[in-house]
Amino acid sequence: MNILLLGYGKMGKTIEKIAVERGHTIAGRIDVQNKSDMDGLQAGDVDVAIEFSSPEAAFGNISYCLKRGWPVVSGTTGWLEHRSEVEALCKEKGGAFFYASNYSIGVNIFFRLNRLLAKLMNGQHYQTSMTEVHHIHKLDAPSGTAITLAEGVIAEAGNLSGWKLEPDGQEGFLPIKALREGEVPGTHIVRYDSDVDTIEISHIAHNRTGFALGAVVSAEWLKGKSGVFGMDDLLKDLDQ
Ligand SMILES: NC(=O)C1=CN([C@@H]2O[C@H](COP(=O)(O)OP(=O)(O)OC[C@H]3O[C@@H](n4cnc5c(N)ncnc54)[C@H](OP(=O)(O)O)[C@@H]3O)[C@@H](O)[C@H]2O)C=CC1
Ligand SMILES: O=C(O)C1=N[C@H](C(=O)O)C[C@H](O)C1
Repeated sequence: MNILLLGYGKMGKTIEKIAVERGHTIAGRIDVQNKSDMDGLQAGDVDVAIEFSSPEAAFGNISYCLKRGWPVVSGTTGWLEHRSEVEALCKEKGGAFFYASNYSIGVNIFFRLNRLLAKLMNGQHYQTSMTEVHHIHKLDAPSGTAITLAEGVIAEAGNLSGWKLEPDGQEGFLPIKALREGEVPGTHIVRYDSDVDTIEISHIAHNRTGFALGAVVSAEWLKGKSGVFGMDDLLKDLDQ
């Protein structure tokens, strides 16, 4: 496939390495400086765009791809207030859009474990809290992954009205602590505390390879499809 890399930072470069190893070619590497290069690409030059840019840029980038008729896989976090607009545009154009807050298979297993544990803990006397740790360059907080985990807990818990980023805690809301330390690729912890014990589950990424491989596999899977998709759609197919 010809893959357009929209965003050529830490993730764009890791995705390029894996895409080339899997036999794909790179149709373009776009960052802030050379955005206008996209206008010079013809429809047939791009089989799929993989978009890992910034919270401010994602909505414009994804919309541009859908208008050009390019299927797009996005992993950018911190822009989801525009998600319904993107999904509507995708449907209007008959295009293809794939989104995940986290493309690693390990994290997607962790999402399922998180929901299962939250279900078991429903009605038990524990205080639930979450912590995410990322590198100091990260622009958004809490992480997209932490928001997905929080949504999973809230859906199963029954007694939580939403989540709040610490220190703005509020009774009845799941507190999320976002720490920024060195070059940490991504750590997520969900914790249940009582007077007598603590139950904790965590996912610790050792590098960005899992995220990047998941994005490339998603791009391969998306080719030839139209609609709005996420990791559950991909994993359902892979499980069979
Ligand atoms: N879903 C997932 O599995 C994962 C998601 N992410 C998310 O992906 C995003 C990118 O992460 P990361 O690669 O670490 O970030 P980086 O800051 O390393 O890279 C971002 C890249 O996007 C470019 N960019 C910024 N604005 C635009 C624009 N308007 N058009 C095109 N390119 C632009 C930057 O260009 P320049 O350098 O010129 O500023 C840079 O090359 C983040 O939102 C992060 O949270 C990260 C890992 C996994
Ligand atoms: O910015 C990052 O680095 C990461 N962002 C994603 C997120 O916000 O959840 C995924 C991963 O944790 C790395």
